Amino acid sequence: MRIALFEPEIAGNVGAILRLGACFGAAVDLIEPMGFEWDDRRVRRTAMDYIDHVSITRHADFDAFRAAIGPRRLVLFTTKSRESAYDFRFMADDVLFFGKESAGVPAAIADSCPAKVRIPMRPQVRSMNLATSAALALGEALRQTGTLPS
Ligand SMILES: C[S@@+](CC[C@H](N)C(=O)[O-])C[C@H]1O[C@@H](n2cnc3c(N)ncnc32)[C@H](O)[C@@H]1O
Repeated sequence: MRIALFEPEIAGNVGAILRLGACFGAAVDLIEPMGFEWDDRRVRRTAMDYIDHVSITRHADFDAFRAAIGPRRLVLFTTKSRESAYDFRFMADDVLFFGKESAGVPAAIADSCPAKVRIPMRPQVRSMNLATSAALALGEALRQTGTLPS
């Protein structure tokens, strides 16, 4: 299982997701440009030494990322989907794909994703924090595919 972040803007979110990837054995793809310098100390402050235990790939843009992941299925997490992530059937080599904090992903990129799912929330709120949604998504995808660490 991989986690991919489209043009993340907040260093602390990326650090938290790198730590998540380290804890669960999920590789992390970062699609540039990002809203901060890669050596921003806020990344390491949240990822800490877990950063040494996660596979990280940085991609120049979405097209480079798409070419690099090959035939793996891209599952976009978006509040705009009607399909619940809890009803969706994940596969062990899926790429769990998340949008940027301010705007998600552009419509053309969303349209190119073969699967789009949402994490159900109360109707009076807009969205979850990026790292929080990645944690819930990864936990469910690993649970379904029987690939949670023991
Ligand atoms: C802060 S949200 C972005 C909100 C942005 N205004 C939008 O319209 O997409 C950052 C990312 O977290 C993920 N996310 C947050 N809440 C989610 C939910 N309830 N279901 C699915 N994805 C969610 C999505 O990938 C989203 O692009």
